[in-house]
This record gives sequence, C-alpha cells and structure tokens, in this order.
Amino acid sequence: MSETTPVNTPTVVKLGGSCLDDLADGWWDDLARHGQDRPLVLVHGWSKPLKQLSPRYSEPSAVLRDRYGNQSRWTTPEVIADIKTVSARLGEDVLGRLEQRGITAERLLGSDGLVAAGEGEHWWWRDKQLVELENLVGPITGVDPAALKNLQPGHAYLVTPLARNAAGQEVNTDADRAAAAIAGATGATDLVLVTDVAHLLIDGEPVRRITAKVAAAFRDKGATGGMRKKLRAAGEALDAGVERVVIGSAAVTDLLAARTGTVITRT
Ligand SMILES: Nc1ncnc2c1ncn2[C@@H]1O[C@H](COP(=O)(O)OP(=O)(O)O)[C@@H](O)[C@H]1O
Ligand SMILES: CC(=O)N[C@@H](CCC(=O)OP(=O)(O)O)C(=O)O
Repeated sequence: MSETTPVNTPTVVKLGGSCLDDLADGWWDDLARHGQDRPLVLVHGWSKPLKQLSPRYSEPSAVLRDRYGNQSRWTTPEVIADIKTVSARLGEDVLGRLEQRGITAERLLGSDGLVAAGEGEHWWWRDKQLVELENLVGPITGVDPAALKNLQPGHAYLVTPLARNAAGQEVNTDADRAAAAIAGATGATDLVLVTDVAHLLIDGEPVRRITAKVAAAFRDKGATGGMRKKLRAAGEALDAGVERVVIGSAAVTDLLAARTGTVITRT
C-alpha cells in the first residue's frame, strides 16, 4: 500500500476458519487501528466452527476431491444451512469485537449480489471412488464490488463466501479464492491470508518471500490441503492486480510490514 492509494481502497483479510476463534484481543486491537486508516473487507472461513457444530464435519466423507485433486466440502442444502448458522454466530462475535474498538461493521453474504459462481464439477472422488453427485459448489466467475456500498476508513465488511450460480442457487466456494477475487475486484493492493501457520514451509523451512511463479511450481508438486488452496488463491489475486499476498498467523500490520509471514509477489 503506497501513500497514494485512494482512501476507499480496502485491505482484504481472509480469516481462516482454523484460527478465527483463537485470535487474541491484541490481534483485534491491531486490526481496528489499521481499520481507522483503511476500509476493511474481512472474508471468513468456517472449517473449525462447523466441526464444533457437528462431528459429521470431521468425517473424511465431509470432504470430496475433484479430478484435479482439489479438495472441496461436500455441500448439500443442509450444509449451506449449517454454514449460515455458524457464520451468523461468528459474525456477531467479530462485529462486536470491531465495534468495541470503534470500527463500524456489517455482514454480507457473498450470495447477496457480491460473488457469482459458474457450474461446478459433477464427478468427485469420495472414499477412493469417483462418483457422480450434485455438490453445491461452484468456481467463482465474478465479484460485483458495487455490493460493498460503504468502503471507507472506519468501516468493515465481514463477508461469508457463499456465491450464487447462473441458475440462482446458493453455492459454496473456497474462502481463500473468494478473498482473492474480492481483492482483485475492489482494487486492493494487499491481500492478507491469516491462518494457523506462521509461514509457508518448503522442505520444512519457513519461506519469507516468494514469487508467484515459484509458489505455483511448489503448489503443483508439494503443497497439500489448505496451503495448496492458499497458493492458488495467491496466484489468482496477483493475476487480478493485487500487489502482494501475505500468508501468516500474526497481526495484520506485522504481516503487511513483512515483519513475519510469507510475502508473495508477481516478480
Ligand atoms: N507447505 C506448507 N506450509 C505450511 N502449511 C501447510 C503446508 N502444506 C499444508 N499446510 C497446511 O495448511 C494449513 C492451513 O490451511 P487451512 O487448514 O485451510 O487453514 P485456514 O482454515 O486458516 O484456511 C496448515 O495448518 C498446514 O497444516
Ligand atoms: C468449497 C469449500 O470447500 N469451501 C470451504 C469454504 C470455507 C473455507 O475455506 O474455510 P477455511 O478458512 O476454514 O479453510 C468449506 O466449506 O470448507
């Protein structure tokens, strides 16, 4: 973010479902201070809150893989309802924390005009078998930033990354990739992916800086699970014009200042 960045350009922060309820008071203090200078768009995940809601979300069958090996939650209308239940609860908590610290905040479902999705895959690997099933998941095809009407310093949006497909159905999307698409569409210079690990690790070693090209090469041979999706999201954000993506588990201003975390840039 440079001195000349317009005041309504947001910082987009993806709050990992893995760590959302572990973020300490000091973390929120830091975010709120940053939010006095920049509009905030927070995009949250829900992996851990869903597991806390019901043990069935910890079962291996809760997650499917497409033919390229990308993992995705098996999403039925009941799962969407559960996602909304946990998102409403955690939304209340996040909005309260921000408001206590002087940031006005509102919730927005991606499916309420912000995020559009295309047709999803029909064949999925489930329990080592390739099966045809309806999975209410779709790739993101567009973001309409007009849905974020009030981008200004002192205000935050908390986005639940559901989307709507061309048939009008509400579908699930990947939260990191949704954050990347939102960052691109809002002209954000920085995307911060807050998670439960301090750095991207390659061969067990923390990576402080990496280019999109090297990150993509590692993604396709070495990264697994959640990190694979983050590296994919990082590449998409940089392709959409974002200048830097930072992955880590620290305060947002420490990550933005590259004091910790992994910084990913185009070159
Ligand atoms: N190369 C890697 N470096 C760091 N973390 C990795 C790597 N490969 C896989 N991971 C896993 O990615 C996880 C973060 O992704 P994820 O569980 O989806 O978190 P979040 O809910 O925050 O999005 C880490 O907890 C770690 O187990
Ligand atoms: C399609 C798909 O799998 N969507 C993800 C979206 C949430 C997410 O990514 O949450 P984390 O931040 O906890 O990883 C899911 O339902 O788990």
